[in-house]
Amino acid sequence: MKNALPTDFTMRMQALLKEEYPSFLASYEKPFIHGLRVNPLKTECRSFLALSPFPLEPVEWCPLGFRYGEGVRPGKHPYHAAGLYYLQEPSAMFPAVAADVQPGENVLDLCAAPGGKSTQLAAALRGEGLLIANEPHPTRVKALSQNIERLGIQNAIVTNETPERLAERFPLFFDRILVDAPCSGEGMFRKLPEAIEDWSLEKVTECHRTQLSILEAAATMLKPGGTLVYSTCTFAPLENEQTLVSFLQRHSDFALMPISSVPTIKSGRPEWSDPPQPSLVHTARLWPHLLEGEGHFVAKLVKAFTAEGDEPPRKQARKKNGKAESAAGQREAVAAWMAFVKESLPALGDRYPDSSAFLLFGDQLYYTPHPGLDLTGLRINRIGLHIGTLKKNRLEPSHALALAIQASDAARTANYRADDPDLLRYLKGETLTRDGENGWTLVCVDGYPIGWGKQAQEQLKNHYPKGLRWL
Ligand SMILES: C[S@@+](CC[C@H](N)C(=O)[O-])C[C@H]1O[C@@H](n2cnc3c(N)ncnc32)[C@H](O)[C@@H]1O
Repeated sequence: MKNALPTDFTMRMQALLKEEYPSFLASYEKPFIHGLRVNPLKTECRSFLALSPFPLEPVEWCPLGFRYGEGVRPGKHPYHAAGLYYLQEPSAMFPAVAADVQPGENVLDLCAAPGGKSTQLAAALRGEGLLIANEPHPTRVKALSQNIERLGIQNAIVTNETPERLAERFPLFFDRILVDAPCSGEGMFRKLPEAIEDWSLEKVTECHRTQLSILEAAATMLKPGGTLVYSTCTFAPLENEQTLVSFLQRHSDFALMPISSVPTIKSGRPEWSDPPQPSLVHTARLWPHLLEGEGHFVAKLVKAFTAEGDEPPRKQARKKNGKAESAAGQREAVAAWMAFVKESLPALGDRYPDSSAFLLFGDQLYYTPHPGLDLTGLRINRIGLHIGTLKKNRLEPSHALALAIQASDAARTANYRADDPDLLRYLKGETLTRDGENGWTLVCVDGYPIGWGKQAQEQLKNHYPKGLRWL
C-alpha cells in the first residue's frame, strides 16, 4: 500500500482486534476487490452470464453480484453504457440486500450518490412503487441522476436536499429507508488511498454527529412498522455500534433485527458501545481479512407500531409539482408524445397510462411515478422518467427513454455486436452510414438499447448525449 495507515487508527484497531489484528493488517497488502452487480431491470442474470466477456465469481450475499479480477475493465464496455450492470465492490452490495425492499413500497435512500445502493433498491422495486434517491451535494447528485438514467430506472425521484428538509415534507411516508451514511471511510483505505489523507480522529467524531442527525430525520419519515437500514464503510465503533446506541436511547420505538446468515459476515460488537447493548449482536460487520470485500458495517432496525394503532401516513394534498406548465401546454406535449409512440414505438402499448403522471417543465416532458406528491420548494434533479423535449410541437426522445424501453418496443432499431467498430463510432458521437427506414431509430448493443439515432437516407445521425461520448 502506498500511503501509511494513520497511527491513531492502527493503535485503535490493534486494541480492539487483539490477536486478530495481524491478519487484519495483512489484508492491506492484498488488492482491492472489484465487483459488478447485474441490473435485472435490463437482463436476467443467466442471460448476462451467457453474454459476459468477463470471468465472474458470485458474491455469496448478493444473488446479482459478481467479483471480477484485476486488468478487466467492465466500465469501458458498451454493456456498461447500456446499463446492464453497475460497478460496485462486493461488501457495498450488502446494505441494500439487507433492506429487503418489496415491489410497490415507498423507499428513500437518504445519502445516495453516486447511486450504487439506489440502483439496487430500484431493482428490488421492479418498477413498482417509489424510490426517492437523495443527495445533498450539488455535484454528486448529478452522478447519481446519470446512474439512475443509465440503469433504466423509471420510478425514481432524485432530490438534492438536506435530510431535515425532506423530513418536514414526508413524515411517516416511507416503508424503507436506507441511511448509507457519510463516514470516515476506514473500510475504503485499500480502494481510495486519499481516504487515508482525509482521515482524523476529529473526522470520526464529526461523522458520528452527522450520522445521528441524519438518523433523526430518517426516524421522522419512516412509517410505523417500517424498516431502517444504517450502513457505513468504516470500522470506528463510534460511527457504528455507538451511533446506534445513541440513536436507540432516543428512540425506544426502534429495535435491531437480525440480518445475515452468511458465515463470512460477522456480528457487530455489543462490547464496543457505551453502555454495551446486547442487541448489537444483530448488526453486521464485513471485515476485509475475513471475506473477499472491503470493510462495512450494516444494521437493520424496525420501527414499532404504537399501542393505539397508528395514524395512516398523512395524505399529501394533490398539488402541482414544482413549476409544471399549464394544462394546455401539457396536453400539447402529451399529444406530441402519443404521435411519437405511434410513429416510433408502436409496441409500447399502454405502458404509460396515467394522464395525470405526465409533467411538463419548460419544454421537458416527464412521467412521474407518484403524481399526487407535493414536491413544491424542494430541489429536484429528476422526477421519474424523462421522456423527451418538445420541439416545435414534436417530441425529441430523451436518452433516458432509450434506456428505459426495450428493442422490441421500437419501430426501427440498429443493432450492433459489442465489438462492431460501428458501435464504437456511435459511442464516440460519429454519424454512421447504413441503410434503413427514415426516422428515430433505437441503437442497440446485442439487443440492448444504448441510445437514439435518426435515420435520414443512408445516414444515421448521432443522438448519443455529448457528455457521455467516448473519447
Ligand atoms: C457513503 S456515501 C453514499 C454512497 C451511496 N449510497 C452509494 O451506494 O453509491 C455518503 C453520501 O452522503 C452524502 N452526505 C454527506 N453529508 C450528508 C448529510 N448531512 N445528509 C445526507 N447525505 C450526506 C455524501 O455527499 C455522500 O454522497
